[in-house]
Amino acid sequence: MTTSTNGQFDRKPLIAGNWKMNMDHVQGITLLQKLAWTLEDAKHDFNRVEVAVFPPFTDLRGVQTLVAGDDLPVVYGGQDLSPEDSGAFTGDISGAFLSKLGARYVLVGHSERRAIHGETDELLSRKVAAAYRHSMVPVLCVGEGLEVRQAGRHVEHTLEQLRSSLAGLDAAQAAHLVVAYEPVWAIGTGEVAGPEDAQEMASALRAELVKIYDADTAAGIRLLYGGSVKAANAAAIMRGADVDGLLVGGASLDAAEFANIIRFEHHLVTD
Ligand SMILES: O=C(CO)COP(=O)(O)O
Repeated sequence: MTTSTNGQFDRKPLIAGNWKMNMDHVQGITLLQKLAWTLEDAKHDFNRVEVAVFPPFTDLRGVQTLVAGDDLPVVYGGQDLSPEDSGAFTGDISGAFLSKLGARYVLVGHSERRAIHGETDELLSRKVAAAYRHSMVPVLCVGEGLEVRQAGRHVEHTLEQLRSSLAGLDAAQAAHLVVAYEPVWAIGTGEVAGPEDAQEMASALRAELVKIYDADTAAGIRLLYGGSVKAANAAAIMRGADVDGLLVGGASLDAAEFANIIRFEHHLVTD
């Protein structure tokens, strides 16, 4: 992520916490309150670095109430959504419901959805469309597993996921898109793809977005990295010219650690 001489980023960085299936609605409120206090104490500039959380569905109403009641400058989203709007889809959550709860973002195609629930790129392209239909910004997750990485096919594999999941999306919609690169072998394992791996993929994704759309559209799309991000490695990863943010799992469950990741600009690189 390059900054120009006036200290501005090319794109506004987005630091997002994916709580996964952690934090019930009571714990979730406590965590978010602690995070807000910590950032407030540190005088975090939310206009400079955007902060988002992705709590479980059952937490969202409480999160909405807290954010609105305390006027917190934090945004939030769902961890998944149905490709359908309503009907006989037991257990699924409509984008309309998320949107009504004030969700700005929604994760689409997280590797755990792809691996555990067998979600395909074809399904994900319908979920991306559903997100836009309900005025939310999809955070489309892409990334390769260990075997693909070892075979040296990670770029090709990830770009194919990108192309397939964006099928049918026009440039006007894509202009607001967020794409998160999460190499599956680096998720929850402590294995971090190096800052140069994050930048390599971000740059390949941006070049592909230029091909699919155009240079202006691609220049506005934010590209995040996710996988074992901690306060100690956040600043180094964010140095990549095409890396515009971080999607954080485990470390987002600790308010102090997550606040330090959000404040990556103020922390010395230790790795
Ligand atoms: O999957 C992730 C975020 O969506 C990454 O999880 P970890 O940060 O726990 O590795």
